[in-house]
Amino acid sequence: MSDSNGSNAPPQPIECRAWVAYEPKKPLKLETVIVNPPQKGEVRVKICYMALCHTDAYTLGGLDPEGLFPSILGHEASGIVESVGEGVTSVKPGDHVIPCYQAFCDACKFCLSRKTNLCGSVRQWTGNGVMKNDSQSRFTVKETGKKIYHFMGTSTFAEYTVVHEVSCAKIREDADLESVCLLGCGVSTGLGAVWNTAKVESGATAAVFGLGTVGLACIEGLVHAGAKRIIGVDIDAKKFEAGMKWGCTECVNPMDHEGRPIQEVIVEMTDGGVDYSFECIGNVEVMRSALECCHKGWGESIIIGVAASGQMIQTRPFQLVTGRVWKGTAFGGFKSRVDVPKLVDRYMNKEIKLRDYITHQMQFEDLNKAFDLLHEGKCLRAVLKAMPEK
Ligand SMILES: NC(=O)c1ccc[n+]([C@@H]2O[C@H](COP(=O)([O-])OP(=O)(O)OC[C@H]3O[C@@H](n4cnc5c(N)ncnc54)[C@H](O)[C@@H]3O)[C@@H](O)[C@H]2O)c1
Ligand SMILES: N[C@@H](CCC(=O)N[C@@H](CSCO)C(=O)NCC(=O)O)C(=O)O
Ligand SMILES: [Zn+2]
Ligand SMILES: [Zn+2]
Repeated sequence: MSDSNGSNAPPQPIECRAWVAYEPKKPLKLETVIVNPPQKGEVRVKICYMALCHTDAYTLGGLDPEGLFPSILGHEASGIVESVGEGVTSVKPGDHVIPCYQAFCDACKFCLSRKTNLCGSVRQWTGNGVMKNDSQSRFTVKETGKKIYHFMGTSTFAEYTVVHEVSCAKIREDADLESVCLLGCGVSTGLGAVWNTAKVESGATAAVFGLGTVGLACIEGLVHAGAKRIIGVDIDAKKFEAGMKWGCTECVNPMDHEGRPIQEVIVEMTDGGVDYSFECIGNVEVMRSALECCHKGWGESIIIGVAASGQMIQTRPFQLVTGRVWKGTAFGGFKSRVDVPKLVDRYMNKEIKLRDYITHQMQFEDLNKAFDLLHEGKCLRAVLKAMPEK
């Protein structure tokens, strides 16, 4: 056990600020919390930058069957290791890291399979808002002594958080932490949906439903893959400018077609349908459209959006019988601790963009304003500065 001062004395509880979600649909409350030291297999991270993903808003909106309250939300961030618990070997105090909600242990049957990036090592505990070692939270509100649940194994809306070592990707220190925080979720997910899940080939046609950060990252991935036609779909025409800038060949608004299902419109535009489609919204009706706009015989539709509790997808089985494929992706199929550092390298080599997704730079205190911007459809990614790097 050691901390960022190089001391071998055991890490002590830290008092810091964190945003607590006490109830669904209510603004977060800024609290002073006690963050307990990392235990065996855990890492305490100083959060330097944090961004909001639509999934944070979804859980705060009470739509997540796994949503627990009170909790500290947030899963897209970057930071510096403050201290580590017993047995931690892959990171040390001072290392730059990206917390990863999708863990990678390199030992469970999922991690050993080339077919998936899901990891089974800590998922049961992260889903219950606690740490694996003692099934407890490391967060307590100073004033009330109330225990606060973790969220997605990351809880990055805090100045300090505790994550499992398997959820902590070490990255190079010359990468700017403000940009690379986006690799903790949205941008990686869109790129990986195209590269890993769909494995889009050069010359393919595609439709991307939802032109937020995840949809735009799909478009970026499609451009890299050499897709020849990329149709952006959004009900907010203001999103088309970004869609075209990122590489769409055209954009369509489902509201502009006199009630005709958008899948019919796309099938007509593309002589039978697209080779690949991506649903980046979380709307089960749109998931159906995204499947049904795919070409008979080979079209594949990838579900990325997270739908509300109780929602179900439907289509005629005939759509699948006739060769369309429905898939989903979590974190774009990337094996987090292995692949996130490589994505950082690709950003540093200017192969992928990150800064263009940052529409708002804000302060830690502005989190509720950032949620408002997200709900109003006014931002791609708002990135908030949490703690200074030095
Ligand atoms: N599977 C994963 O690993 C993963 C990772 C990150 C995000 N997500 C999910 O992906 C989705 C997108 O995330 P985001 O951060 O880009 O969200 P976002 O809110 O920024 O973007 C959503 C876009 O969809 C558009 N839209 C809404 N309803 C529509 C409709 N009926 N038809 C067409 N367009 C519509 C909105 O105008 C907006 O541009 C969310 O559901 C999020 O929870 C999943
Ligand atoms: N908890 C929800 C599902 C939420 C969900 O699907 N999360 C995505 C990541 S969204 C990131 O913005 C995911 O990767 N899920 C896989 C996993 O959580 O292991 C529910 O219970 O329906
Ligand atoms: Zn996310
Ligand atoms: Zn694993």
